[in-house]
Amino acid sequence: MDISELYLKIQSQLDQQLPLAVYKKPGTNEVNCFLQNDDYLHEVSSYDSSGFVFAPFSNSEKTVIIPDTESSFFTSIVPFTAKDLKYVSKNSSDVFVEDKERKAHISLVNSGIQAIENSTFRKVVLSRKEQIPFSQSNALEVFQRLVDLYANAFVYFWYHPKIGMWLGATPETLLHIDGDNFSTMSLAGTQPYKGSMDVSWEAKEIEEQAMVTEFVLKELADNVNTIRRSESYTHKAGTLLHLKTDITGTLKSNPQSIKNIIEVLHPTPAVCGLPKEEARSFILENEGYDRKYYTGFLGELHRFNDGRSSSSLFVNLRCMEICKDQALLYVGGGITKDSIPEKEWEETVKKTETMKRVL
Ligand SMILES: C=C(O[C@@H]1C=C(C(=O)O)C=C[C@H]1O)C(=O)O
Repeated sequence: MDISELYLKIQSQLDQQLPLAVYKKPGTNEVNCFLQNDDYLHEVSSYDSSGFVFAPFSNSEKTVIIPDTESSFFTSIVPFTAKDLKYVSKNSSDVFVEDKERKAHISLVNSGIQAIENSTFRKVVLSRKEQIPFSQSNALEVFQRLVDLYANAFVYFWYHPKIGMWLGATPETLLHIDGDNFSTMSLAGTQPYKGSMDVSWEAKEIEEQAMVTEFVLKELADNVNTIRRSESYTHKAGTLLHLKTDITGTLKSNPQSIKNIIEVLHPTPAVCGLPKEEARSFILENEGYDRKYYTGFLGELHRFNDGRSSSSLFVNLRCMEICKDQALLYVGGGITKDSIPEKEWEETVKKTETMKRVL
């Protein structure tokens, strides 16, 4: 199907207020979409169906699926634009953000550092949300701009009339499964891209990323036959750089394993902390707002008749919730004993740029 025809179908789905998930996987130029036939809210618990899953950070919200049996699936090719985002020398101080938000985030980071010093946990990912005036009717255009700008990201537009509207361009894979083969990644540590990939990383970033790798390797051990990890390397995500390690292997053959693996991995210390439960409690008690689907996960789930699965799930980062007349941008960063609160604030401001560029 022609891409303009696909966008017309999506617009008509939106006009009828029916659920949809439109997405482009990293490094491809294929836009896929599920358009649900009615507005029923399908929840997932066992991951034994097929469709597009949208899951929250914590169980305060519902895990929703647009089932393939209840929807039409379309795909189309967009021309490769190969736009490489140039370094824009914009100081974060140029971006207007309320001083109140800055103070609140710095105070949150300070309490995170304090809890680490008291040995409550080793790492916690602390976040905030920022409001930008925006008209919901422009959401599909924003998706098209995200597709144009972020070739290496998982770019998506998700809508359910009973839940809301979300858009994002995430650099982070939660889990790919194809039969017995799986892959995931450990992604953490952030610095602005200034035109070169040849950068050095400080001990704080090396340590916080190593914690994620260590967690993934340890937690997956019981579910895998083999597991391998790459060296960590610098990965570009829009105007930011992260440290990344690829983790691949084979799963033990067990039809239930996708559920086990999701439960083991989500939320990883890349978006929650280490140890997981202590960090999660701190986040829920201290962040002072509901993350909803930010730092949850989303993507395709295919379950075959023989119980085997193939799925591509991504962590919901660099995302925003679209309300009637505003966009809510969600951003955070990993806190360790070496964090400097002012720098952590700046990092969240830089992360908002991924979205601000397309609004
Ligand atoms: C939490 C976010 O990103 C995560 C945290 C990172 C960090 O602490 O450096 C880097 C990449 C992501 O794993 C976010 O983008 O909101």
